[in-house]
Amino acid sequence: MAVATAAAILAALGGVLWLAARRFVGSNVQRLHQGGDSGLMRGKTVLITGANSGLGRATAAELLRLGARVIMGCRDRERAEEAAGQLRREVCPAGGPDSEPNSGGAGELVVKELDLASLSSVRSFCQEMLQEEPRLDVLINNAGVFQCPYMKTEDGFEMQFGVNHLGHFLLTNLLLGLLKSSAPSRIVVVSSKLYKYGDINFEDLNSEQSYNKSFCYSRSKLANILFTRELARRLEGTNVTVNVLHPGIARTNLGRHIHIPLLVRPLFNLVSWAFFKTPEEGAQTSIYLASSPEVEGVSGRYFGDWKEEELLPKAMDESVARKLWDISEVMVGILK
Ligand SMILES: NC(=O)C1=CN([C@@H]2O[C@H](COP(=O)(O)OP(=O)(O)OC[C@H]3O[C@@H](n4cnc5c(N)ncnc54)[C@H](OP(=O)(O)O)[C@@H]3O)[C@@H](O)[C@H]2O)C=CC1
Ligand SMILES: CC1=C(/C=C/C(C)=C/C=C/C(C)=C/C=O)C(C)(C)CCC1
Repeated sequence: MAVATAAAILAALGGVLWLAARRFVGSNVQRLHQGGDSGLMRGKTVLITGANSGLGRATAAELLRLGARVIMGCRDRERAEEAAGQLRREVCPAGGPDSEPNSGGAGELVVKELDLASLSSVRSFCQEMLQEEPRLDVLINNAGVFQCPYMKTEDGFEMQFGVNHLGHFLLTNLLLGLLKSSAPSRIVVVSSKLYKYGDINFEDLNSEQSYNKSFCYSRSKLANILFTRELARRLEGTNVTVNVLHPGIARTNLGRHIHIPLLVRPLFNLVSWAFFKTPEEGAQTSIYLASSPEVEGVSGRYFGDWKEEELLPKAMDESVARKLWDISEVMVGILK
């Protein structure tokens, strides 16, 4: 009995050590900017949606470090101010909690309220942006909802399609003038490899006939890609580029709607800790597309781990992309 218990303890310890080794030694994702590029983004204004958590927060930290003025577009001011305070302390540890992190060459952080599940919030946010910001060099459409139960946005859209696609669609359209007048400028769209399991079923975009949370997430991420490709076509010759990426699987708050029984939660935590990317690793392709001189002038492409990747034909279908654009214009009320 004692031997069996000892063997079980040893096996468990061995497993934990193996996972830890894999986490610390096995990570093959390097950081794009290893400290030599500070100031690369100085003078540039970057807007990141959903910057208080996960990949958005990690993207904000790095672009702040590189000298950018980072606007955090977040739905909850309290959560956003808390994240901003932490970021200021992380990026400029010498400064006090209320100081701006500019002493070490870092940029500045600004919090603005933006709820992508409300078209009126998107409109007021953009009005404030146009009044207060003389330029916008990079827009990062990062915020997202993953596999939530059936819910509707303030305007009656299915939540995942409404936030991940339509909210960002309106936001981008209302900020296009500012992006054009700040050119060369960039738009970065955070999608997911899971787009592969989605389809744009134009007959039921609000999933009123049937709702499958995985399918709806995938559809919203396919919409992100079709939107990027159609926008790239419309922006030809303007010096405003738009590219889309998948970050890989990263350990963030995205899985908040996945129900895991309390007893097995530690196991899931361990597995995600061992095998998922950290938010910093997951953010590297967003940072790359937002800041690297390598992608200057590149538009309409799909990236993962800093490299261009191929898309399935359904994500390159120009007629579906145009139809989605036209319907989205009607849904958000910007049809001229
Ligand atoms: N993590 C991963 O493995 C993967 C992530 N992605 C994509 O990466 C992006 C970032 O997600 P990630 O960092 O992982 O997840 P998090 O849940 O950590 O971050 C999502 C962010 O989006 C914000 N958000 C959600 N709803 C709204 C809304 N209505 N208005 C404004 N902001 C909103 C959240 O705000 P709040 O904190 O207030 O809820 C949060 O700041 C998403 O687009 C996601 O689809 C793609 C593939 C894999
Ligand atoms: C991190 C984490 C979880 C898992 C999250 C997952 C699995 C997210 C997957 C996101 C994907 C694949 C998005 C693609 O676009 C749990 C198990 C909920 C709880 C423990 C912490």
